[in-house]
Amino acid sequence: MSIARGPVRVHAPATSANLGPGFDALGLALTMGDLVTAEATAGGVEIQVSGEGAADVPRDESHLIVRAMDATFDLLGERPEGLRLVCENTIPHGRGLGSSAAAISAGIVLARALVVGGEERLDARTMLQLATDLEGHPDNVAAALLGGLAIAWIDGAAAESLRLDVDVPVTVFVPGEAVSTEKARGLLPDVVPHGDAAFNAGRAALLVAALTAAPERLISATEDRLHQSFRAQAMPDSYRLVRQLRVEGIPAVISGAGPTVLAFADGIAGAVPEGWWAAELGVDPRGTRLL
Ligand SMILES: Nc1ncnc2c1ncn2[C@@H]1O[C@H](COP(=O)(O)OP(=O)(O)O)[C@@H](O)[C@H]1O
Ligand SMILES: N[C@@H](CCOP(=O)(O)O)C(=O)O
Repeated sequence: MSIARGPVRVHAPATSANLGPGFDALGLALTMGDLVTAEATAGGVEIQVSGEGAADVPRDESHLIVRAMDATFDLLGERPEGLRLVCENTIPHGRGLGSSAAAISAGIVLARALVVGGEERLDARTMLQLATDLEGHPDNVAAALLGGLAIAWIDGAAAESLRLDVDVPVTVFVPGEAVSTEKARGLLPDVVPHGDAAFNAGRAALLVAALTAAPERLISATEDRLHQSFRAQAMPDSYRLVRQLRVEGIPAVISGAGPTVLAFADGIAGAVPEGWWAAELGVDPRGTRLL
């Protein structure tokens, strides 16, 4: 085995996890994404970043894409002396649109492409495991890696996923302020009532049917009792917008750990609150891909 010099370049999509009732279990890849180019060098780590996060992300080995690449090189037993990365970011950070999942997926796919023979040795399942170990939950990374709608679960310690094709209009309403996923996860209770768990089990099953075959069920299918209300205190305006849209009959949820609001509808982006931005998106069917 050896290292290819590159450059290699990937597109990694934004994702929306949970989709209401599918906490840590459902993820949808979206038609917005980051471009990352990587090249093997003679030594050191050099990182250029433009767009989202450019003012904040580190430029050393602690950069999330470099961490994901390092973990992948470890697994493959081969690594370049040095690395040059060019990151063109459009996914906003800490908004619930899977920026960290995209960074991790991009890093894994780039590192696999730089190791000669890496593509034969690192299959989709191993990449999902690696990505889940880094992200901490499988829903966004499954969708980011494979595209489409991901149903993801943990079997023992093993991350698993099933990919489905869906075609549904999506509008995202993105607030100016970030809320980290770590903080939003810290607001969740350790234990929930049996009735609430049963409520979500039925809605999550219905949501898969609604997204694939019965869109008229989306309003019931996007109800949730496991995470959104607990997180409302950290994102009251987002929670209010979700309720307002739902009263109008529009299936709306908190995207991922928030604070972005996702609605399964188009033609509503004009209703954006002041200081927020909105975008009409579709579903990315391809996932993280080499260009
Ligand atoms: N493209 C990227 N490059 C480097 N670090 C990133 C990138 N995307 C995300 N991160 C890291 O992940 C953090 C955001 O992750 P998280 O709180 O899970 O929010 P999100 O919902 O956007 O995934 C950022 O603050 C940054 O530390
Ligand atoms: N299931 C996770 C999803 C987090 O998604 P992100 O896009 O906010 O990182 C959760 O709800 O914590």
